[in-house]
Amino acid sequence: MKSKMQKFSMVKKKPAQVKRSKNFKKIQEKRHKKRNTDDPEIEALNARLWPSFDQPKEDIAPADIKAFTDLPISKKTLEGLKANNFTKPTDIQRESLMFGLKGHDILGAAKTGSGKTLAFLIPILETLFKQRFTPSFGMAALVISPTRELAYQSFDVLKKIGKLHELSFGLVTGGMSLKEEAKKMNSTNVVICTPGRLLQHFEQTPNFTADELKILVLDEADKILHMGFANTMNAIIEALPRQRQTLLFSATQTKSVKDLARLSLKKPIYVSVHEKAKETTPTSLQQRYIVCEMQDKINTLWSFIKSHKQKKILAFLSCCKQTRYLYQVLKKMHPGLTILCLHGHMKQHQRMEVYNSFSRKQHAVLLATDVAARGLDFPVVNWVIQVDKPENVDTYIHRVGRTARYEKVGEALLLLLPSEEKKMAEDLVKRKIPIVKLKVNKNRMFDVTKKLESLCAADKDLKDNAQKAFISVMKTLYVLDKSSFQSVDLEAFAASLGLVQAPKLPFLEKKKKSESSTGASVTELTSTQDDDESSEEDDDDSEDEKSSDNEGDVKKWLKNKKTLNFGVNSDDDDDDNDGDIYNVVKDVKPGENEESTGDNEQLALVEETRSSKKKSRAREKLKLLKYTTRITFDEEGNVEGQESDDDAGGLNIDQARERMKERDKTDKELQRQRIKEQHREQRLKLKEKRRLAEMEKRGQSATENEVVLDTPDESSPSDDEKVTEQSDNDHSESDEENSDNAQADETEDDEPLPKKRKVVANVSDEEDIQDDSSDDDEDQSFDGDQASGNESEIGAEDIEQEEAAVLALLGGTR
Ligand SMILES: Nc1ncnc2c1ncn2[C@@H]1O[C@H](COP(=O)(O)OP(=O)(O)OP(=O)(O)O)[C@@H](O)[C@H]1O
Repeated sequence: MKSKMQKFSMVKKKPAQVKRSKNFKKIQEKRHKKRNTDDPEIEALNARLWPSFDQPKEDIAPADIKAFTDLPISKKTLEGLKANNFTKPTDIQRESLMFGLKGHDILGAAKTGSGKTLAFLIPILETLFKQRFTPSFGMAALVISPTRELAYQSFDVLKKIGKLHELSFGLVTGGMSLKEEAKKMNSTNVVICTPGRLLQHFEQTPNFTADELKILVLDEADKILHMGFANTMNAIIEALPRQRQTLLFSATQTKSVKDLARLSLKKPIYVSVHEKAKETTPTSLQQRYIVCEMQDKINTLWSFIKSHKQKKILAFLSCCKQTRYLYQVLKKMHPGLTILCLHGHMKQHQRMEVYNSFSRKQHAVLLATDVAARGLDFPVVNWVIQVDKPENVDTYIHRVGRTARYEKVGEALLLLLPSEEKKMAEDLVKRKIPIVKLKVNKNRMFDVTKKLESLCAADKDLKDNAQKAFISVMKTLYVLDKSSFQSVDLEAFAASLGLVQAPKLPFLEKKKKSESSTGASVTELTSTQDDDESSEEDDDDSEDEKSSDNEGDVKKWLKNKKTLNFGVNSDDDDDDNDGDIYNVVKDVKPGENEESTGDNEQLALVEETRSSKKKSRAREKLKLLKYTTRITFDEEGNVEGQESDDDAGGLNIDQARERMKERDKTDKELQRQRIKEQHREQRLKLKEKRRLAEMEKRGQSATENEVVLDTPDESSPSDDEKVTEQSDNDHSESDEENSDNAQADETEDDEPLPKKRKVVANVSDEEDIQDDSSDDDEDQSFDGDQASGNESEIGAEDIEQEEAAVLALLGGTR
């Protein structure tokens, strides 16, 4: 079954209709007159870019561009760059800037964290400066980003480096009311936006046109041109003038002719600085994977976090509900560092707060969906851990790219189910991604299952969220990889989430039902997006990925698949080397032979010193006393000691389990009653049908009796409802799942729903922002505990200031 979102995106969007006022032409003419004055600096810059026929001059070679000052860039931009410590260009900047400044269309590809943002922002500033744009001219450059956070980030950089120009910049992501934004749209020179919101302005903001547009930039171009954004982008492109410069940048650039045709690129120049590099990912990034059953993932994540308390960690999960649930429980278990979460069901202001908070923190864990996978430049992330496999290698590259950015080192850990290992490892090798397999030392793993069980037993909402997480994770897996789905031990996975038994999977029930009613398998679940941002439905491995297929490497890699005991540098300065939980098993660097670097050396990924354990035991006892009476956790306390294998957080687990079973029993009883009721209604309907048929046979009018009985559509539960009621959850479950679908669909990081927005926009300014979630408990995703976490580096004042700054930024123009 397709999500609402996808159904919507199937409908071809009309080109945006631009609203113009009567005196629009006059305004345009006035603007043009203003620009016809000479400026010696501009003339000199142009002369360096386009030497005259009588004084021919070679372009400056990229290798000779040692500093930004070697390029024909205006004083204002150079000063803006210098003020932000940008003096020497990076490779992609060196290779692409001359083309960008000359007005060429560019397809730019370079590794994550290599400085692509400046490679498109500098040409924007320069073009607008040289053409003497001022705010009254309106939009002259457009940067389209796939997520709000990324748009915000680029906007921030633009403001900093473009500070001295007399240009206006605007962030248009749905973060404020449409009306407020609309007031500023016509006096904004550079618009940085998400696709949905931009389309909405084209359709609804009077006089907002792209007639003056000189540059279009698609940041993360491959993402924007594909899947959920496709129709919105087509509508936007229709509204743009064909005479423009187009810049496309991504670490996984598209070369698809179809994409390029849509954009009407003119002789685009392909600038790929790392195409010939040995590795696709940054060389300063160490990548590892472990094979892990579904039911062991939470324990692994917890063990990892507990042994990396002095690190900044970004953990990727497959769906919002799982992210939310893990955030809620991990926070309650006090790992000893701040836990944050970021996903598409959060309200806009929460997302920005989390973004800023994680940017500022030195040590924290951010649990996130793929909304954080692309482009975000959080300072000094030490680890990226992918708890769930990414849907393809491109997503893998972007996720791990959140660490090891611009001259920094970083580490990445990928958790794979046994059924996922072979294909994923092969795919990574094909794409020149070096990764090392690690073996889990199970003796050193912490088991938090009982703790989770006790938390769920004590809090019905938490239990409900655990059930939703279970269903959501399984649905995602089902859509992405059916064989892995089948290999999951459902009961064990449910238990690992703290559930006494595995909830039913409504999507499977629906599928079975439709199969049995039609006699064939007609209902294919095509969406993983029950609750997430991404709406990608096809395997988006790009063409360059296919062409880089290297069977030789794969075979060599497979041959190397044997256990080794060689070392990799110990990752953590804060980790001791006794009692590791992971050992290196193999090195799968493509094309390289394994190389032993010493016996018995082990990788200290996760560890805990014995002394610290001893110290914490006394504290633990004290806490256990507390927990036996009430399930609350000491906000300030360091609870290092709690994670001993048999620790249940001080609760009487047997009692808790009994309570949970009792509750389940009541739930079931309710369900049974509902099902009974349904059956009764169905019998009645059947009877009525037969009666009507009988009457028709006898020549009586069927309509005579219609008023007596409700029509089936109105009175009986829909298929959806029936399935829900047979599930282990209460009746609201399915409704919520469905409404969650709708919420996911509404996020602007995804295919937007302008129709719906139109309505929302008219309602109220505030509602306009909060299009993401109706889950009130989502508000918890940024609560006091987060903002002033155990090691909070920012005070409340800082947060307030930051918030004010964010709001000011969202305000747009300056
Ligand atoms: N010339 C430069 N000198 C110093 N630092 C730079 C320079 N260019 C970019 N950086 C820094 O490098 C980091 C990465 O830059 P940026 O975010 O533009 O990378 P990216 O290539 O767009 O990454 P991704 O593919 O993940 O989006 C940023 O922190 C940025 O400030």
